Amino acid sequence: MRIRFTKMQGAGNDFVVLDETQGQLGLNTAQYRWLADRHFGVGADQILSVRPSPAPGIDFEYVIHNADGAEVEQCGNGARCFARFVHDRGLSEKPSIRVQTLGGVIEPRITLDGRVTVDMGAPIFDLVRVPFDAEGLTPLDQGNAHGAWQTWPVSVDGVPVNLAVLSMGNPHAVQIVADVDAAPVREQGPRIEQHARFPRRVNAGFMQVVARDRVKLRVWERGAGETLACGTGACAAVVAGIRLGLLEARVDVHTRGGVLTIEWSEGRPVLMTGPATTVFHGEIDVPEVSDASHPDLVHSRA
Ligand SMILES: N[C@H](CCC[C@H](N)C(=O)O)C(=O)O
Repeated sequence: MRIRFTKMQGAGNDFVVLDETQGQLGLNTAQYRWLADRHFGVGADQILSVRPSPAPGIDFEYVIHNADGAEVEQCGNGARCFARFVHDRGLSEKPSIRVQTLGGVIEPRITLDGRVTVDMGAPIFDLVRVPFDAEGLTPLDQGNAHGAWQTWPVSVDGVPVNLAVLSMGNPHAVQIVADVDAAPVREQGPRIEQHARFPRRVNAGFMQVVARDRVKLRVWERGAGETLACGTGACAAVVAGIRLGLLEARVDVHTRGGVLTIEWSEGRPVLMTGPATTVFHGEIDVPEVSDASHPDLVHSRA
């Protein structure tokens, strides 16, 4: 099947964007995985589909598949690229659009300086909705001026790792590290991602607090591995840092792919601002692969 796509990136988190406003392509999990593969296909961290929405007050549906082919609830860097894609293709004249994902409704808008600000909705702290299984764990109370909050000493390969657990529509587990560059992201990240206490797996964040308005962050993403930036991961990390009394309400998050600005205070939605860039447009023949025909389509990450 020959398809047109647009390659985009937001702070180095990269995407294949598909315009499905005139009809769905009907791709299967293996074909999403093939498209995302950096050797067999185009190569991307996620595949984003732009679809019309029948719901009143909602402009588009935004469907997200990780590089491993699984559909997920939310993608922050992708939301900025979604807005840029919709604007540049003239799919909407509105300055800000309301977009439905599996994880909720978000509202991106293009700012005067060409970046994109997204209302990412409110963080979710209910552990059942993350989901996170805290059975048998004794939380660490982190009471401070912002009120009480708890982190969780989750055993990773027999070592307790102190995780802040929350959802931005998708699940996140954030830990504070002294030095992100020395953090065991590639060793410990997959262990946390696939930990039994996260029934739907989880994105594992490693945050170094540089100042009350500045952090460095690396994220081992669920279904994609370490990415150069993770938008929802930046949101989750800043919310956790504010709740732990370490950060103020507006924080610059320095990722390996660029800087995201996150704003949040209790009871409010999280606002994320950052870049969104079109890299190139292309066409590609997607093979008739399926999980049955190509179980070994290895998701090869560089
Ligand atoms: N890996 C994430 C989806 C993409 C999130 C990330 N690319 C972002 O910018 O938020 C998950 O499985 O929940």
